[in-house]
Amino acid sequence: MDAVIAPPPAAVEIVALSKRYAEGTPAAVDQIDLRIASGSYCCLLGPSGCGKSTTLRMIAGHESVTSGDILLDNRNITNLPAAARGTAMMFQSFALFPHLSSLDNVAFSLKMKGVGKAERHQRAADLLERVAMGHLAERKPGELSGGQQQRVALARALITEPRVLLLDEPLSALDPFLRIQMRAELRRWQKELGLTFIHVTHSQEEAMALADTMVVMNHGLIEQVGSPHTVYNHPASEFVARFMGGHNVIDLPGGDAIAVRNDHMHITPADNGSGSGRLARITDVEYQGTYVLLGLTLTDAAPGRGTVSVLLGENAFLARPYVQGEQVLLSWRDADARVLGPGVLPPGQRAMAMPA
Ligand SMILES: Nc1ncnc2c1ncn2[C@@H]1O[C@H](COP(=O)(O)OP(=O)(O)OP(=O)(O)O)[C@@H](O)[C@H]1O
Repeated sequence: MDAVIAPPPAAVEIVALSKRYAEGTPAAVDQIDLRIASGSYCCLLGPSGCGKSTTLRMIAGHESVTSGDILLDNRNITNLPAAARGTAMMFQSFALFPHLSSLDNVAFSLKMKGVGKAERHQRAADLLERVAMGHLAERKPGELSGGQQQRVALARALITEPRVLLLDEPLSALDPFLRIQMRAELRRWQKELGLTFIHVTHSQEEAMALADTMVVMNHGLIEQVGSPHTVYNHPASEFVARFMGGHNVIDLPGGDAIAVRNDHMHITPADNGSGSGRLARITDVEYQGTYVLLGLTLTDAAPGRGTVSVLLGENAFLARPYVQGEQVLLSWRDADARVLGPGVLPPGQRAMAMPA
């Protein structure tokens, strides 16, 4: 392994990085700061248009930077050409050349660098072996499954001996079953190779399964950075709580909003005259196998703010089946309620929001 991947992983630092595609349009990435630890798996996550791919492309050198800096182990790479950065990119559709064999696809960038045929084929064959594709080295991409194409794409990215591997939605071209399988492989490869991976995805589930560090983006800004456990259990803002899913956002009488996981909600029938809690009416009952998901509307919530859900274990539901239209009381432990912050402000508004 060490014979194939020699360079140590690198830390990536992003300082006040911005991208504005055209004058007068909102910034696609707006003065973001981020430090990604060397050898870690980082997922950039967020809804469509939040700026995650733009950020990745700027790190790769495929997109110019409007302002700010990108550092790889303290070396400023902001204005270096892509090939001189120590990064390599693996694309969504793998971008393999259809007319070339797997071996030639992997060896391609060495050919461009003028490396002789015997050496480049040897190095490409070693890497294909590494990703368990040695026996299919002569096949063209069209003769390979999606998962096999992904392994060839990985080998092709690794042949330049990058210190940071950049992955742009690498699993989105795969069917759901294969996606979960290849997700586990990506994680294993990252650990084995010991490289820094920066992976863009719009899937919370994918990011939680893969990341050491999740970076949740919204409108060109970073809303929250943390481990999957931290981000899921301590969402910083309403945006993060809603985007991560599995949470209810509930307005409290004092004006605060809290997030409570839907499996941490307590539900009791409203008609037995004893319990306490917020009155709600059941709108949906969805059987999911291990769980039953109840959809509800809080009776006293402001318009558009009353939708909540409760995830009940199958046994708990069978012990007391709830039905659509039923009135219930909802409650939660204080320890399970996370007070939500206002979310991150655009840089231009931050100074104005500072207390005098
Ligand atoms: N080449 C471009 N020219 C002009 N605007 C662009 C260009 N590429 C992206 N944008 C805009 O920049 C913003 C961020 O786009 P970006 O592709 O980085 O988002 P994303 O989070 O990766 O979205 P997706 O998941 O849909 O790929 C969007 O508003 C998008 O329309």
